[in-house]
Amino acid sequence: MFAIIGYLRSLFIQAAEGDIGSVYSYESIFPSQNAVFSVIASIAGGILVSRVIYNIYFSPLSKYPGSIIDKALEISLVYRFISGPIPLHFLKQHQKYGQYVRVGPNQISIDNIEDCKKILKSHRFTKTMIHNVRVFGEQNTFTTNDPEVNKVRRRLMKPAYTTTHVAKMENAILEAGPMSYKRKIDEAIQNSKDKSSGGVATINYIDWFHYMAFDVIGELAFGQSFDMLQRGDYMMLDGIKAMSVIGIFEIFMPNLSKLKKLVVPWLVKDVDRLMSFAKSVISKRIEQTMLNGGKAVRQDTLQVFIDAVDAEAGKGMNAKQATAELALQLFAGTDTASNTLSWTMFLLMVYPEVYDKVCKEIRATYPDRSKPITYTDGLSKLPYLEAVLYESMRFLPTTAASLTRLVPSSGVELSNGQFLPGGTEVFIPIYSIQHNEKLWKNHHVFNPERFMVNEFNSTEDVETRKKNLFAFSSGVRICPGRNLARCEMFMTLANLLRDYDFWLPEDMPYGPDVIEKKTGQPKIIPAFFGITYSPKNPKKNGWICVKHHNFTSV
Ligand code: HEM
Repeated sequence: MFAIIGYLRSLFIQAAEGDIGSVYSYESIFPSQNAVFSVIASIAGGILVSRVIYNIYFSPLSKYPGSIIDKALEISLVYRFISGPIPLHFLKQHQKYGQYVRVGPNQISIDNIEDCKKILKSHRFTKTMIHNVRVFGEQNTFTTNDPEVNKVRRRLMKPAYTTTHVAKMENAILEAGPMSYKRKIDEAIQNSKDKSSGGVATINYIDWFHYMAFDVIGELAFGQSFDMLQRGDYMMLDGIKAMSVIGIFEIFMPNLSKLKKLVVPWLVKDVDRLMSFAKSVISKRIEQTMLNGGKAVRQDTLQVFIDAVDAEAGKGMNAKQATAELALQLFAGTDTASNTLSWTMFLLMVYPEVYDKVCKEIRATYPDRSKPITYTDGLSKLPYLEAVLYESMRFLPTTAASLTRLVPSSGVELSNGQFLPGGTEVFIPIYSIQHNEKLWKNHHVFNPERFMVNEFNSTEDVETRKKNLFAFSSGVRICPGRNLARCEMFMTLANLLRDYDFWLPEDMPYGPDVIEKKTGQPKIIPAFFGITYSPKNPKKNGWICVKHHNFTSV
């Protein structure tokens, strides 16, 4: 119909332009180039308009509320992703439209704990968005949407993530993490021109947490610290940045990704360099193990991967797959932990009452600063520190993005009785869930007391709240590295907060008294949302003053 209208329109334009006498001429029977273009444009326009009308009024999802533009066009969702932090957009949408919001023609965002748990609990709801991303040359545990591949890989790597294994690695984490961070602070204080109060240094804590997280993963998964914290930088960052860009490219333009060598050759080169480094690390360790009579030279994550490669044919990973999994460790285990540490430190700076309370708890429990605080010993003795970490991961989850899943062909019934047909893409909006006022009273306030058992909260309340956090996801694809991340973050904060005093520099546009009008709460560094949700512009916003804590004053 639209094509016919387009053709008639082209004839009309010719006539209106004075060509009326030639209606039966050659040009009118074989339309000009202009007219052919007009016909094509009309067909395309027709298809688009009918699709928009279908999406808004006739789709099985049309009963779900949402903005008209999001319901109508897929491109709107892409625009939301690139135009600003999408977690905040989803929060606003849920506050306006309720628990179930149509955020795209085929996408429903669900801010309902029970439904989200039900969806994440089953492999029947496969991953979307990042499926087929082969940025590491192979699919890996994180990107695969094949439940069988995921189950096998998780089983093979499980020994690297258990509490027992993490406890064994505690000293290595401590040394590559907080102890190294402390050495770096001490050096900065020693070199500082400000000699007041025994020396004051101004450091970029965000960059340093970032480097430290790489060193920890280097120590565990690559058998050596990358020494990024001490060096201040490392070429490996280029590889990781290149992986992020290519990853996004592969998500949104999977068909064009084959052309990446032509379009972004320098990024492909950076990724290749990182992959050959990972490959060489694996072959070196295999060689060392063989020289050691087949016995493990070191019980770390890398060794678990090597053993998985050695597993019986058909059950283990081949070297290419193990390399991809190793590279994934860098990707999944660095930015996530370092951003969480950065947000936590920042929050402590703008909520001084929380900072004082947590420092008091740590210093009173561990007054001997010559002994490092470990996770195995500290976890049960420092409940407020644990609560601070939980609340920070609720308030500013670095994985604020929505997890996405595909509804299986049988569809799913939601807890409100409504039905989602098979093929619908479901969004689990972590940030919105963790800022849902019905679940988290005064959600806009950073308040670790939510996770403390006291006269207001029973043990059961606190346990339920912990289970209602989605920062590490939930269900069958819950983050397997969570024990490791918790151990690293806990030990870092415990040791730094005990041994030093921190405060924001005076010229920083943030502080306990810099209040956001809308919330009445301290202003937060704007977030940058790439793969993770991180404090924007660390080169400008990442500064903090530090000095040795004077223990005689406590
Ligand atoms: C604070 C730190 C961390 C946070 C907040 C975090 C969060 C998450 C989340 C939300 C997922 C699910 C993603 C999805 O379903 O799309 C995930 C998956 C994953 N994480 Fe973490 N993570 C952290 C640290 C780590 C560490 C240290 C490692 C390992 C060294 C790790 C390894 C993984 C892997 C392999 C997956 C894929 C699991 C699967 O799909 O089956 N993570 N993480």
